[in-house]
Amino acid sequence: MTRSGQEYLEGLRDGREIWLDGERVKDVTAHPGFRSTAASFAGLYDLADDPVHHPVLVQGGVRRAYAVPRSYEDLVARRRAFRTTARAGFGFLGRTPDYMAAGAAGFAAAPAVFTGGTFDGAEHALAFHRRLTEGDLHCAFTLGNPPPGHGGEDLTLRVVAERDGGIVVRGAKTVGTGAVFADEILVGTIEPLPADDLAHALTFAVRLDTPGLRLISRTSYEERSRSVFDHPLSSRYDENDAMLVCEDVFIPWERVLTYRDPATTGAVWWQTPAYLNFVHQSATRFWTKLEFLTGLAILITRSNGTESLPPVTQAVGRLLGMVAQAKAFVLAAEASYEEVDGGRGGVRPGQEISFAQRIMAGELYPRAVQDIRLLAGGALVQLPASGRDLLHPELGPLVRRYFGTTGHPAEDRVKLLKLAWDALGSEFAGRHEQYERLYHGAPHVYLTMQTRAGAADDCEHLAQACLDGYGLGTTR
Ligand SMILES: Cc1cc2nc3c(=O)[nH]c(=O)nc-3n(C[C@H](O)[C@H](O)[C@H](O)COP(=O)(O)OP(=O)(O)OC[C@H]3O[C@@H](n4cnc5c(N)ncnc54)[C@H](O)[C@@H]3O)c2cc1C
Repeated sequence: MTRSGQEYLEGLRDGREIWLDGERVKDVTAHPGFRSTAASFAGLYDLADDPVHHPVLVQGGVRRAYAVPRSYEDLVARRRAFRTTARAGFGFLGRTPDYMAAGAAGFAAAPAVFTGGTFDGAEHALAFHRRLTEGDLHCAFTLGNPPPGHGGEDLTLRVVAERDGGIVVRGAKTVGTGAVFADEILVGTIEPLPADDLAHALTFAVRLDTPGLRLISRTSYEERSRSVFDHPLSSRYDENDAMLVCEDVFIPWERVLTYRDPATTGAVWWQTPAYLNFVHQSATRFWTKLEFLTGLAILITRSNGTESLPPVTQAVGRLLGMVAQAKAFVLAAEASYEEVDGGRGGVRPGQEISFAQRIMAGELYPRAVQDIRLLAGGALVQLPASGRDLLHPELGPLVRRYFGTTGHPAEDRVKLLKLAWDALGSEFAGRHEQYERLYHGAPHVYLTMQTRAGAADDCEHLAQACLDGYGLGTTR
């Protein structure tokens, strides 16, 4: 069963403890810092009832993103579902429900990975996937750790006690993108842990209304936005990032997926297809976002009257080349699919290409933003303070006269440039650049990983073959 947007919103009204700007938020669906974005997430749920999107998003009564792909065709079908969702937020909603849906499907494809030496979480991992699928739930995740606190205090979430029926955890995890809009959070650790670090080595899924669990939200760009006209993206697609703080939170055993086992806690990301499934969703969204930004660039150059200048057409050509690169990574990861667990766990997108996508996207995004800002020029900032200027009886006619260009009335042009500034230059835009560069992990981590996932041996052998083909005495 898929949920409606209304059912999803009702689920968020569960008494969860969210803090924003010195205030405890009573209801994320009504608070000015969150309500429009909550409505955007609800809109994603409603897409499943749209007769055009239903066959793309839903299969056998459940959302396709939760399904374990069994073939190349399944991967393609899942990507089409990801695309539909990504387009609804123009690529600016990164943590849509399909993200963790695909991750959970990765767990379900290889549950044996959860069977560690001291704890067997295989059934719990399968139950987690079942619960998300059957409830059509939205699950965020926090895998990062805060730096040590004052005097080196360990602030990272850890187990502090075992009780009848479960464990008690205390500490913080970062960065909970979309967590305030989720039904559950999956808490784990993706970076390698020392073999003797048992307290931090755990993975569990927790409901947002669990006593003692708090989310401390960053600034809400939605709340700061003036109107949809002035801030069309940040007013509606501010997915939020929050720190998860748990003060003696009880987690029942059935929600614990790994426990006091550093090797298994890391393995669930790398030895199941969970992480590669994440990349499949995010690479599809990235491609969509670049399409959107490139579309903006084309419209801006037309509105500025620069579209036929050779350097401008070449710059647009470079952007279109970036879109094609982003698309190529998705298609190539699908085409290089690999079997999971000898085919028993279906298939996953190819690892080498998926890992490389993280390098490409992190480097391409800031370049694309910079190129489009240059194309837009000063027009991007030389804008009336708000749409109210256009509506003012005295000022409106002046603004309409001085801010329009041939074929581009002031209202259309201001609207376009305000959208562009929100996407490329606002605080919301700055957060997006940080997101695209880091949400996959820090460069020193994924670049090192590529040395193992990449074709290092093939590259080396080819160079060596050339060297082996001649010597001091070789004449041709
Ligand atoms: C907008 C945004 C949203 C995010 N959403 C999520 C989310 O929903 N869930 C989640 O789990 N995580 C999320 N992340 C976290 C993300 O995965 C981490 O930011 C990333 O893994 C880097 O970890 P860190 O922030 O702890 O950086 P740090 O480890 O503190 O590193 C910061 C920088 O220091 C340098 N550095 C640190 N250590 C080394 C080293 N050993 N060698 C070389 N250089 C080093 C690098 O320049 C690195 O970029 C998000 C991040 C951002 C920015």
